[in-house]
Order: sequence, then C-alpha cells, then structure tokens
Amino acid sequence: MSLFRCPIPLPSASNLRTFGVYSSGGLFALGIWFFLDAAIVSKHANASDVHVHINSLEKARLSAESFSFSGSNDAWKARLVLFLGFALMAGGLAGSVCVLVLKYVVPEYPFPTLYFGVANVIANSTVVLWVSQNFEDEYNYNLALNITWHAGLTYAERTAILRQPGLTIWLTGLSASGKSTIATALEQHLLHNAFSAYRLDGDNIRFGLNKDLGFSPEDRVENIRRIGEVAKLFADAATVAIASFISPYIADRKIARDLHDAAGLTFIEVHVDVPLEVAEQRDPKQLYQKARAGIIKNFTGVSPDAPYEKPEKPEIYIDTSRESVEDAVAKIVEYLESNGILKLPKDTTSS
Ligand SMILES: Nc1ncnc2c1ncn2[C@@H]1O[C@H](COP(=O)(O)OS(=O)(=O)O)[C@@H](OP(=O)(O)O)[C@H]1O
Ligand SMILES: Nc1ncnc2c1ncn2[C@@H]1O[C@H](COP(=O)(O)OP(=O)(O)O)[C@@H](O)[C@H]1O
Repeated sequence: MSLFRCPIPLPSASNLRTFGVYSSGGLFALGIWFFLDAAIVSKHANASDVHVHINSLEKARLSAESFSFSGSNDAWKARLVLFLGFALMAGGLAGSVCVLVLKYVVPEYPFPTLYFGVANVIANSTVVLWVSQNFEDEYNYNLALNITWHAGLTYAERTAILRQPGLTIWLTGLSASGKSTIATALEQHLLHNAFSAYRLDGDNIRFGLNKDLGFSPEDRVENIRRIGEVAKLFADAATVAIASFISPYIADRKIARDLHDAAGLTFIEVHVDVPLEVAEQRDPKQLYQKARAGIIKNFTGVSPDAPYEKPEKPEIYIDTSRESVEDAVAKIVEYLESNGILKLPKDTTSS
C-alpha cells in the first residue's frame, strides 16, 4: 500500500492534509464543470458537438493544411495539442485501472470502498470514449468520401479586399408577380453604384444548371436546394446574389436561409406579392391562360397540387399591384442601408 505514497515528505498536520484532500476534490469538480460548460457553450455556438480543444482555431484552415507544410502551422499545433490531450487521457485511464487493481481490489475493501476505484475507471473511460467518438465521426466521414476541405482566402479577407459584403436577396412570389422585373432593376442599380451583383433567375437557370428539372413538387424542392447553394457561393464570393424564384415552399426557403445563417452570410427574403387576379391579367408569357386551359399542369397558384406558401415573416414585403418597380428597388435599398448591410453613395442618379 505504500506504492502511492509521495516520496517527498509532506507536512503531517492533520488539518493541512484535510485541506489538501478537499482542495483537490474541489479542483477536480471545477475541471469537470468547466469541461461540460465549454462543451455546452460550444454546442450552441457551433451547432456541432465537442470543439472544446480546438475552438480557437479555424476549422477550414486546419483541414486545408492537413497535407501541407506551408501556412500558419495551425494544423500541426492543433495536432500536437490533441496528441498531448489524448496521451494524458490515455495515461489517466491506465492509471485509474492500476489504482483499481492495486489499491481497491483486495479482500479488505468490499463495496462501497471498492466503488471509489470502479467509479474512477468509469469516469476516465467515459471521457475518453466521448471525446474520441466525437472526433472520430467527423474524420471517418471525410475519409469515407475521400474529400478534404481546401480553404483559401477567408470570407473576411475577400470582403476586405473587395470592400463589399456578400449577401443573398431572395425574391419569392407567384409567376408574373414582378420578381424578374424587380431583380433586374435592382441588379442594375447596384452595379451602377459599383457593387458586384448577380441575378439568378428561375427561367434562366432552368436553361442550364437545372435543365433536368421540371415542376413536380420534388423537382421544385431540388431546384431551390441547388439555388440556395449557388446563391450562398455568390454571397461567399462577396457578391450580392439576387435570386428570383417562385420558391413556393416555406420549408425550402428556410433551408436556403439556414445555409446562409450557418455560413454567417446575410439572407434577405423579399415577398413580391400580388393578387392572383392581377398576375393573371398581366400574364406576360400567357402561362396562366395555358394553365386555365389545362395545357400546363402543376401551375403555381392555379393547380390544386401546386400551392404557393406565403412567407410568414419576410424581411421585406412588396405589393406590386400598389408599388412601382422604382418603389420596390428603393424599398430594398433602404432596407440594406438602414440595417448597415450596404451603403450606397447618396449623390448617384443611376438606377
Ligand atoms: N407549372 C409551372 N409552375 C410555375 N412556373 C412555371 C410552370 N411551368 C413553367 N413555368 C415557368 O417557370 C418559371 C418558374 O421557375 P422557378 O424555378 O422559379 O419555379 S420554382 O421555384 O421551382 O417553383 C416561371 O417563371 P416566372 O413567371 O418568372 O416565375 C414560369 O415562366
Ligand atoms: N410594380 C411592378 N413590379 C414588377 N412588375 C410589374 C409591376 N407592375 C407591372 N409589372 C409587370 O408585371 C410583369 C411581371 O413579370 P415578371 O417580372 O416576369 O414576373 P415574375 O418574374 O414574378 O414572373 C412584367 O410585365 C412587368 O412589367
């Protein structure tokens, strides 16, 4: 039993000893509390599991440096810290097993004394299992797909160089509500004011990227999923992506929004509203006429199987039966300026 006695003589005063026992217990409890607290905070802030050890490092940078000796060496530093962390945890686990076998598994120590040793092993094993499980999932996933994230410039670096933020302005509404007309005018207005802007339009995208998709509910879901991803790339490239799609389903627009939120990019939903009768009167492509005649199936707002779900809380609402195209553009620009998203020069006359 003298195996674990400290070789350095310690003060023998009994209250000093008691103080030592309680302080080490307190420190242990504090350590566990900090660990759990950091894990919970990390979970909320990063929406993923344990990031406690490498929170101060940018994950994209870490992955990009996986096979490189250049860069800031963050990856190597993180690996060293992780290696030491895992080595300490493994040492802790091995130590707890030794203590259990040598100190507690003896006939004189039945339950509950034996429980101290067992609890020590369980505590150490749980920490090791939990941490390794969380790291393993992510690396296995990337290994299985054989892909590595390559980070170049960060979004912050791009926007600083280009001196403009990236964002997505998402126009949703019935066919002929005025989405394309407003999107075109807005794109021109921003470009004339030296902002990079690019319009992604329902009709146009279906000539290329999404030419394999029709208007069944499944195809519309896929259409919006792809556009959400593309718009996010434009926004990440420090451009104003102006997406004008019917995008009839609330859930799909939310997916596009969440994608931007997760990347820290601004997403502004604009409901381009119009009464169905007004849209039908406009009917610039005679699509409503064809839908009423039964020539076009699944036509949004007309066919019972093609509903339009209005946004519940769009950032901007425009009723094009009451507001002109110029009013609509001014309203969007006003929103961008008053929310500190873009600042357009005051003296411009171009639109
Ligand atoms: N069945 C049916 N329903 C709705 N729209 C139809 C349909 N068939 C063809 N079109 C033309 O396609 C344009 C809408 O494409 P989107 O990609 O915006 O639609 S969706 O978001 O996937 O619902 C739409 O363009 P806009 O009028 O500019 O909205 C129409 O020109
Ligand atoms: N206030 C308005 N805003 C937008 N378009 C309008 C407005 N008033 C009339 N229009 C007309 O309505 C039609 C809308 O067509 P479009 O922009 O292609 O709509 P969508 O892209 O939603 O199908 C155009 O012919 C446009 O000139």
